[in-house]
Amino acid sequence: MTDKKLSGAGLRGQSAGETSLSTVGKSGSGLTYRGYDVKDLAENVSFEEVAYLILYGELPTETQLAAYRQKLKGMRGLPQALKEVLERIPADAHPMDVMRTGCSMLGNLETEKDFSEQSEVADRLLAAFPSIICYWYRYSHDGVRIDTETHDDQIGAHFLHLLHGEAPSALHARVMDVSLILYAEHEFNASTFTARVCASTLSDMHSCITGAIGSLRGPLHGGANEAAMELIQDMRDEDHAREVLKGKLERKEKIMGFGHAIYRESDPRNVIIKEWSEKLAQEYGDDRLYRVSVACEALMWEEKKLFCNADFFHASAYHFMGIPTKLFTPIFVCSRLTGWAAHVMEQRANNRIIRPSADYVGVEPRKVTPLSER
Ligand SMILES: CC(=O)SCCNC(=O)CCNC(=O)[C@H](O)C(C)(C)COP(=O)(O)OP(=O)(O)OC[C@H]1O[C@@H](n2cnc3c(N)ncnc32)[C@H](O)[C@@H]1OP(=O)(O)O
Ligand SMILES: O=C([O-])CC(=O)C(=O)O
Repeated sequence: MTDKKLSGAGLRGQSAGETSLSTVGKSGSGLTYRGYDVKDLAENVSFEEVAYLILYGELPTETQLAAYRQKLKGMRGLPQALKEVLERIPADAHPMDVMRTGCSMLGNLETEKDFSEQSEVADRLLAAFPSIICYWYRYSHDGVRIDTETHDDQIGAHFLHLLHGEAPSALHARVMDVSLILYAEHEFNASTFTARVCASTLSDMHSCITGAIGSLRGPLHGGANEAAMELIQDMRDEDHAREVLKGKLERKEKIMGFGHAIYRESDPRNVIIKEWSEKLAQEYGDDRLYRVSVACEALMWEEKKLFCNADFFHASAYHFMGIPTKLFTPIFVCSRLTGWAAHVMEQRANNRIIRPSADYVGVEPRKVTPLSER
């Protein structure tokens, strides 16, 4: 492990509370959800099992999983008032703004009246988020009012079905499932911390999640998968990729999809999504985006010892599945909702309002000069 000073700006290296939900970089590069390695989960279970694990504490039994899937399937419909709001949002709006508004509007229509309703609210959001983004997208871009209820058992397949108007292939359904697993939870990252700060005031679940969506939107966090796609899409080949990146590094520009606030050597999610991106590239029949991504990865390590985070190979993987770039970060929302909601519940269970102090660096105490003399 490279030795790096973690203290200082951005609260880096400081513990801001306890969690039993996940560990990030504990053994240098690992990621666990409630004790399970993310690699083990991505290989052996479905996203609905991971959501259940994160929200309810344990992996479900077969009966519990069947009941949970049935329950979520029954919660995919959207209220008419929400559909009307979504229909009024223009096609050139940022889809993360659509998610934020959709979540907030649902909070008006299905308000969490008591914390005893928190699990129901979380499940409802989990079921409704793909419907919200796809309803808006298909209406604003194709002029179609879609039926948001499909028979797909899995949320990832359901999302692709709503987006493309047909059930996805087994490969695409599997990759979406893995992707949702990889994005589900990540300790005290910026958006989760936003949710916890909001929860610490004893606010409602929709407010916590709406705030978290706003934090995830930025290119230094979830927005990096879209920014990574914009970076690679015009790279003609490996040589061109290296040339583009070298230029950016010389100009001291940030390369989106690289680096991490906690991991120092690698992001354990990268190797998993990278493998799936390679499989998708073969199926797609044009592996340019995969090859330039591999070239970027090598050059960034060579030049800066910076590694791909979870977002980088997600860009090519999503693209190979026909997902428009601007919908990349909303997919992250559909998954991370599980982590956010579980953190809200954990905060509520042992709450004290989050209110740190600041070191004052402003002017010395002084007297007000009357307005006429200023
Ligand atoms: C799912 C996720 O949210 S993963 C993160 C997604 N975000 C991105 O991909 C955006 C690009 N990456 C970054 O901006 C950063 O790496 C962050 C925001 C993720 C982490 O930020 P920090 O914790 O401040 O990074 P860190 O302290 O490791 O940075 C060390 C140095 O590497 C540089 N660096 C870090 N990441 C990058 C990058 N992607 N491109 C170029 N230089 C970088 C920093 O500028 C810093 O240089 P300096 O010391 O000369 O100022
Ligand atoms: O932990 C972080 O800072 C960012 C991240 O990778 C995530 O939220 O998945």
